[in-house]
Amino acid sequence: MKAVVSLNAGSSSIKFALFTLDDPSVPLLAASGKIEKIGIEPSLRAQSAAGSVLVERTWPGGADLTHADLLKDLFAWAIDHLGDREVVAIGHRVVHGGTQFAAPALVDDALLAELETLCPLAPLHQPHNLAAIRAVRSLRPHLPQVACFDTAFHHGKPEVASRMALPREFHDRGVRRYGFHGLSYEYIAAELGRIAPDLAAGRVIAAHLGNGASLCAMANGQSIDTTMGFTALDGLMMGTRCGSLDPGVVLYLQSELGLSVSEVEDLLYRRSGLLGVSGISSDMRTLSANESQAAAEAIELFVWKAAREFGAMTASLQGVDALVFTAGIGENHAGVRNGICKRLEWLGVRLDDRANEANDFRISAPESQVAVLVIPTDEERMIAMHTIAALNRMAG
Ligand SMILES: Nc1ncnc2c1ncn2[C@@H]1O[C@H](COP(=O)(O)OP(=O)(O)O)[C@@H](O)[C@H]1O
Ligand SMILES: CC(=O)OP(=O)(O)O
Ligand SMILES: [Mg+2]
Repeated sequence: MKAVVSLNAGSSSIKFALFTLDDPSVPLLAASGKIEKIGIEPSLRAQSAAGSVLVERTWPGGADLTHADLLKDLFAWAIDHLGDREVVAIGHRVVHGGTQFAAPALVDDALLAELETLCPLAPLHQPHNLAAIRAVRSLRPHLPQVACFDTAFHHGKPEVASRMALPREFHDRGVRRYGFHGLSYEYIAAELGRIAPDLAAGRVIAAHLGNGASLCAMANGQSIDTTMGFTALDGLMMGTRCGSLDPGVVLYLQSELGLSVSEVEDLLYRRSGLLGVSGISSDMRTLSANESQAAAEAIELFVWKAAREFGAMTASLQGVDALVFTAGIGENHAGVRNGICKRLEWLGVRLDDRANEANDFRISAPESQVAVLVIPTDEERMIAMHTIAALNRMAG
């Protein structure tokens, strides 16, 4: 039976899914899983579509294992468990597509070389995305691979939301606001269109709150504005990333405190955010279970900055009809959703506490002037759909 595999190498996780193609217009999930807590203590869990556990393992003391190391172990396991399924293509989430890629693209040498040049713009992601592509190429050189870009969904946003207040020449050289988490937002826009078409046709702010976090202002399912910019550092506070920051801080760190460029990169991408402010962990679950003042302050700042950016996205949309929470924190953390929504009561947002605690689909109270929803994202399905479409285009 023909199948496609989706690989989604995030900053702290590798998510994967196998879809069978009896009916290629509706890929059927056969199995999925993830390696999470990469860089802390990696663990793997995969399950069949029916929910039975296929594998569960940890790498004790494996904080130093890279995405590439873990992929090697994952492939070794997967090859033994494919059964009669023939993988006809692999789709990858590739975080940065730059100015050039507004749609998924078939991987070849030229594409890989082009994407390599974007690694400095997404150091937590792009090298891992490309490592996954290369790892597959070395195992199966002729297997079609499709790169699906996080930036693509935002390509059509208005010019004013893409421009930075720098001299024009920099914009022309690609220094512009791209936006990320596009596969997630594309999925959310499609799901919302299916479940609540009236809301999808209106003004929606989707909040992808995972290890990386951003908001997307959507009008009629199209990206109008988003909190991430040139890189996935901008906007919200994240697991280890600072989010929006006075650029003067970067100058001061270098000129007065003597940090090198790579030390600044390490500080802003890997040592800031929830981890930096708490001094404890980048993981929201761990922080929520910790009773220290520092953990509480880190969560308070996460909520404060998120609510502030919701205000900005509301202005970009000139009002808002619905908020959608998604990704690890957005789908599961009632306390964070409550904290953000409390700070948005001036917009007429009111939560139904019981529905919020239960992670229900609609968590707003009946009197709320803004619908508040929780929709689990599925970047892997979006990758599979794009991959199948690319195969169909190839077949002509
Ligand atoms: N059940 C849960 N309750 C609270 N937070 C959770 C839960 N599950 C995951 N998270 C948080 O979600 C974040 C990871 O989100 P995820 O979308 O998986 O990240 P990424 O794909 O960017 O690696 C972590 O901070 C984790 O603690
Ligand atoms: C773009 C980005 O931040 O992705 P992730 O949330 O997977 O880290
Ligand atoms: Mg993610």
